Amino acid sequence: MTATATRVLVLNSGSSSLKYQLLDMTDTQSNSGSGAGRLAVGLVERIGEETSRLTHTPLAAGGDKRETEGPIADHEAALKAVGAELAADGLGLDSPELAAIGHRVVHGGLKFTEPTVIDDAVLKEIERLVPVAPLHNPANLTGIRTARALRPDLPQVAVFDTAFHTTMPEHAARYAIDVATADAHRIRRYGFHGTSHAYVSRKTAELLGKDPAEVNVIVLHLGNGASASAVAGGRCVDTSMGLTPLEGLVMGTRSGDIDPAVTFHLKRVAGMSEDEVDVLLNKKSGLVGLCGDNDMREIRRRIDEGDERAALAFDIYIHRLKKYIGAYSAVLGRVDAVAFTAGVGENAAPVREAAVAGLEEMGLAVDASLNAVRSGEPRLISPEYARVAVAVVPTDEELEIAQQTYALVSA
Ligand SMILES: Nc1ncnc2c1ncn2[C@@H]1O[C@H](COP(=O)(O)OP(=O)(O)O)[C@@H](O)[C@H]1O
Ligand SMILES: CC(=O)OP(=O)(O)O
Ligand SMILES: [Mg+2]
Repeated sequence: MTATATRVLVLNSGSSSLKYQLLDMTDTQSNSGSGAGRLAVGLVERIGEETSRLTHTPLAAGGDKRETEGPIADHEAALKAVGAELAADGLGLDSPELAAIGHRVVHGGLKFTEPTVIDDAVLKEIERLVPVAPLHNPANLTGIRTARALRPDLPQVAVFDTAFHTTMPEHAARYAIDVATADAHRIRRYGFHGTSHAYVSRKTAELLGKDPAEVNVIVLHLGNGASASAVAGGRCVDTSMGLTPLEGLVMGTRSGDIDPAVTFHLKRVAGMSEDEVDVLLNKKSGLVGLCGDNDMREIRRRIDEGDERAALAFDIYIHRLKKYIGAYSAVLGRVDAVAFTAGVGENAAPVREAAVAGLEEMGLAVDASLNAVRSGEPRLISPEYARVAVAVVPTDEELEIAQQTYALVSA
């Protein structure tokens, strides 16, 4: 790495999307506090469909948001299109200022507890884990392979969703199944969204003016995928996702917790194949399965129009969320804060209000006017008298990945 190479490109590849940011890790001007300046941000949506859309904002060039619509076949094509957008602003992937490319990798198993420079052996291990993150690891792999082919000279760093959860105690990480079988097949609870849970729990402590080591936080990461975690003194002690990102909360398209016997029943009685059950639980369940929509904005709009299916889907979503708040309060013993984050958590005031409603005896309450404030900043939404702080803390997985990547390659 040369002394002038201070930029990191972060790629967050989802099953049908690619989020990216180009950051300058030494620019303290444009992004106060974080020590990194955003040069460009963007998103490719609906990859693999006819109606793909690339939204690119070249912040460094002071440019406006640009939107391009049209089919983008796969993650390789998506990354090449992103490269072309960056190049149009003089920020191309061939830039000597680029120090590294940081990749979000969803499943790292037990091997990867730290950010890791990617070589052939690391790629192989990420590939081995595809069966336990079938929606995510393949997209992550395509992102890595394409980026490597474009810049073989650059360090490519993997930052794993599972890493933050490796501190979970055995009694939280193990399923109550036969130990020999579990060990032979590495079946245990790994947890995901760890980069977000780590970042948000730290930011929540900051918001309270306390050292993370002193604070117990329940983090509710509610995006399309959703998970809760119990963080005690900066360490994860429990989280709602398990062997795969299917367990736990009700999500946009995933069922979350379910009696495993439902899967036997679907196969034996409903005659479904293994793959059909997989698709049902991962892609046709959760909010979309319950009411046909997975976007919380649309669900709220339908509820406002009196739609009963949407209202029931919302109630099921909230009921599960409440159960996890209760469970993690018990796990932590003392809760200092509950932090809402990701697309739903940051934007959907009715979700925050409903999740906390009726929990006054547990010290939890939301102030209606504070909850209605729209802001990109971390903020408290609980009334002064409440024993537990309730907060909205925007996540920033890309910044966290960039910082971990840069720390590794500039060490
Ligand atoms: N203004 C909003 N009000 C309510 N929900 C929102 C709003 N904006 C986004 N969302 C929700 O956030 C979800 C996307 O969250 P995000 O964290 O970006 O998910 P992912 O990273 O899994 O793609 C959308 O599906 C939608 O349900
Ligand atoms: C792990 C996971 O569910 O990620 P996402 O929310 O990006 O789908
Ligand atoms: Mg996400």
